[in-house]
This record gives sequence, structure tokens and C-alpha cells, in this order.
Amino acid sequence: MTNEQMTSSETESTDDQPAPTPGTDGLVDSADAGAETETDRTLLEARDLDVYYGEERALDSVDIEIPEKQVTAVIGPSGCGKSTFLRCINRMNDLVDAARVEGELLFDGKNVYDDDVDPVALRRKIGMVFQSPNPFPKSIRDNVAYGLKVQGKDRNVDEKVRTALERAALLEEVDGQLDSSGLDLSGGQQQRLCIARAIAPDPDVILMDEPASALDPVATSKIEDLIEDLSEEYTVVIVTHNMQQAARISDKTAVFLTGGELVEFDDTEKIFENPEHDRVEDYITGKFG
Ligand SMILES: Nc1ncnc2c1ncn2[C@@H]1O[C@H](COP(=O)(O)OP(=O)(O)OP(=O)(O)O)[C@@H](O)[C@H]1O
Repeated sequence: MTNEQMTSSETESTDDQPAPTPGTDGLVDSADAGAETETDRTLLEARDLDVYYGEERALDSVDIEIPEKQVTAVIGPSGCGKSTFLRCINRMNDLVDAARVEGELLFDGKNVYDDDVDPVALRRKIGMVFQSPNPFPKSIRDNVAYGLKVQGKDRNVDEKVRTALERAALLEEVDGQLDSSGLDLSGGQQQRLCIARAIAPDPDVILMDEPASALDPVATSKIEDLIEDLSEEYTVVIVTHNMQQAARISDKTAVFLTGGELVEFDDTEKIFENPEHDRVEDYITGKFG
């Protein structure tokens, strides 16, 4: 992973937003970015975004505006590019040799693919939770403190760890055993530990790639409740195969179909009750996919 350094302090702004203050990592500080409490403010935007793996196109000219502090679900049949899209947002595709990205992915009006953006710093602002819980073989405390220590944020670590565990709805269950291994927790607890680890560095966005697909129904329901709570403070983008889950927990839904095409993006209710496109209706009603 390259830790690219900022070479310019220039920051782009969108037409309807004031120019935010650039940080030393090429990114903007969301707290400086103007009307951060407006729920419909766009935080993430793809413009004509294509991704290729070698010669194969996985995303086809995707345009989307994702609002802050809401849950956006990304659904679609297997292989349609959902995970690829998610990984574009925090440049995880940089780690895939064959992947090539064209177009723009704006975070707070700044293209994350600009040369002056440090991908490591970007991933602290845009955290990620994966399909299978993947705690480090360390204590619960060290798992959550990991990102803070990497950032050199060594002050009040215990307090920050407890806050993150509380936000991830795990503190009550693990209080008094923060020195036990994270690997000794149940699958659902491990996933909430991973969520606590993602939120400890205080990101703006949490990306989730099928975060409940490896969990039983009770653990899944806890994660779903948690995702809804998290959207009060964070922008959540979640890939899910489970359409009922998307309908239950998301405010907006993006439907990708074969070939990496974003066919429809709208309020979740509209997508599930009255989609514009026949192909989306066919997918939602299970006619294919
Ligand atoms: N590392 C890679 N190298 C080459 N091709 C890839 C790679 N990752 C994904 N692809 C291809 O890109 C396309 C989109 O894959 P992606 O994983 O984004 O789809 P998805 O909708 O998330 O699928 P699923 O629902 O099965 O997880 C597929 O054709 C896939 O084979």
C-alpha cells in the first residue's frame, strides 16, 4: 500500500457548496465543509465512473449522488459490480493489480483519485466492514484501539475504545473483558467488534460489504438495528444480496444489473414499490438474478 503524500493544497468544490478547507492529506475536513447537518447533502458522488479488470469492464459509466448520514443499499445480481463500486469509494481497488479506474469519485467534492490524496488517510475517513468478521488476533481493546494508534492518537485511548464499543452496541456484552481475545467472541459480536474498529478513528463514511451474510438471524437483526442507528452519525453504504434487508434498513437503493450498469437509484420505498425500469422490477420480483 503506497502512502502517497499531498503535493498540492488545491481543493475542488462543487457548484452549490462552499470550498471546504483542505487537510494535509489532500482531503477535506467534513466539519469545515459547510451545511453538514443537512440530510440531503451529497457526500459521495460518482461521475462517469468505469472500472476495468484487465480488458473486462466491471462498472459502466456510473453516475450517482449518495447523501450523507443516510443508509444507501447497493443491490443487484452476482457479478454486477456491487463490491467493485464499494471498493472504489475508499480506493481499495488500488490493491488489485488488474483494476483500472476511470472517471471521478468525489468525497465532499474532492476526487479521491487525485494525485494529492493519501489513500491511507482516505480509508480512515471512509472505513470498511467486510463480509466475514475479521478481528485481529489481539484483545478486544487492541482491536478497537488499532486505528487510533496507527494515527498516533494515543490520548484517552481507553475512553475512545469504550465509546466506539458503545456506538457499535457491544460495550454492555464485553465490559470487564476488554483484555480477552477478540477471536473468542461469537460471530455476531466479532462483526460488531469490526464495526467498533472501523468507527474508532471517527470516519465520515462506513462501507459494508454484506456485513451480515455470515451471521444467524438474531445476530443479523442486531447488525441491522445497529446500521440504522449508525446512520444518525455516519454515511453508510451497504452491499447486500438480501433484498428484504435493503428494504428494511436503507433510505436509498442503487440497483446495478449485469455489466456493471447502475440502472436505477432512488428512495428505497420507490425502488421496491414502483420502480421506473422493467428490468429493476423483474429483478426485485425475482424474475431473474
Ligand atoms: N480481482 C478481480 N480480478 C478480475 N476480475 C474481477 C476481480 N474482482 C471482480 N472481478 C470481476 O468484476 C465483475 C464484478 O465483480 P464484483 O465482485 O464487483 O461483483 P458483485 O456484484 O459484488 O458480485 P457478488 O454479488 O457475487 O459478490 C465480475 O465479473 C468479477 O468476475
